[in-house]
Amino acid sequence: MRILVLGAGAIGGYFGLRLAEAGADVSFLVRPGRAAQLERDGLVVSSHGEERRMRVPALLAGEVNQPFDALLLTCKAYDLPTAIEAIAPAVGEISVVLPLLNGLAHFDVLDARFGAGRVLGGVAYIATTLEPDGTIRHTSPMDTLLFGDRSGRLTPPVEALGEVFAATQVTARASMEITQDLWEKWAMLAAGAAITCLLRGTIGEVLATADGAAVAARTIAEVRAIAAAHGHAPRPAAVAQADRTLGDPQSRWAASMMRDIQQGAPRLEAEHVIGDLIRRGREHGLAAPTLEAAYAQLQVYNARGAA
Ligand SMILES: NC(=O)C1=CN([C@@H]2O[C@H](COP(=O)(O)OP(=O)(O)OC[C@H]3O[C@@H](n4cnc5c(N)ncnc54)[C@H](OP(=O)(O)O)[C@@H]3O)[C@@H](O)[C@H]2O)C=CC1
Ligand SMILES: CC(C)(CO)C(=O)C(=O)O
Repeated sequence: MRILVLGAGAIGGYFGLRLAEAGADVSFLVRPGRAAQLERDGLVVSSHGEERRMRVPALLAGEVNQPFDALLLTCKAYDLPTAIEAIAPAVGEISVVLPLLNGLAHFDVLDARFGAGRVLGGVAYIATTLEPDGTIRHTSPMDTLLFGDRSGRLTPPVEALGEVFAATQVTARASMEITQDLWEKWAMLAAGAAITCLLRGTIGEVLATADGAAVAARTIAEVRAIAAAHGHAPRPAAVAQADRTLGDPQSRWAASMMRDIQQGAPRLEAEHVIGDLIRRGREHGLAAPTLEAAYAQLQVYNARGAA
């Protein structure tokens, strides 16, 4: 199976390197700055004290002239339009596109461009950061990847991807309920991002304040009500997992969007992760005042970055 990873950033570089070290046929589609870093230093992942460095094939947009079997889409949501144009020449009759972005808004755009049958669902439970020097730092204990056909069927491309990932050290699993998985991840992430970005701290720091626990509880309730209204209330295991992550007073965790703020990222996925959820709530007449406050604050951040 020939795999093309769009972006050699935090998650694309991490999962792509794991594929490459397992002997998979994997290439990266990158922009000139990242291409120069890869040419100079190779692809570098630092995971729990262990550094892995590999030379990997890297292409620039315009250099793709044949289809790949699977396209892993790992850009940030705000880069989706250029990323879609870049991968388009690599999408052929039998190709599948596996987006690993948080949220769900990208499916409308991808389905319209490539056809819904070609676009798989993908969920990554991992914490990785692309450092300015090009190193990808993996900081979470987990590196879980779920993928599946959104029809709920176990299709040949999904089986093939399962075989490729089975040879890696990634905790990867084909899912027959990928849309539910996507909603559960989004619900957890959106609540965590709204709480930690709005209150500018880790979960532990938030819960140590006078009203932090109450704000967190309201945020979680708003998110879960929206997911439920769309027929995707988180299942008990997902609720328990999210409650552990978002309710631990000792936690030093913050959502990756908060890590982006701390790194001074020029843009955040505010619209994709929070704004889209608020809009889906409104479709069902649900108010989400805490999410709105977080979203407004993130829009101010984005506007300053753009200025
Ligand atoms: N980081 C994490 O721990 C997790 C992230 N996610 C989600 O995964 C997605 C990706 O996040 P993350 O990996 O952190 O982001 P990064 O910014 O680290 O990586 C994205 C990469 O995509 C590249 N890219 C963007 N547009 C193009 C393009 N047109 N052509 C080629 N390359 C392109 C960027 O290139 P360049 O370097 O040139 O800008 C960048 O290296 C987001 O939706 C995020 O929410 C999900 C789970 C965990
Ligand atoms: C998996 C999780 C919640 C890890 O931090 C994430 O996706 C994020 O923060 O963006």
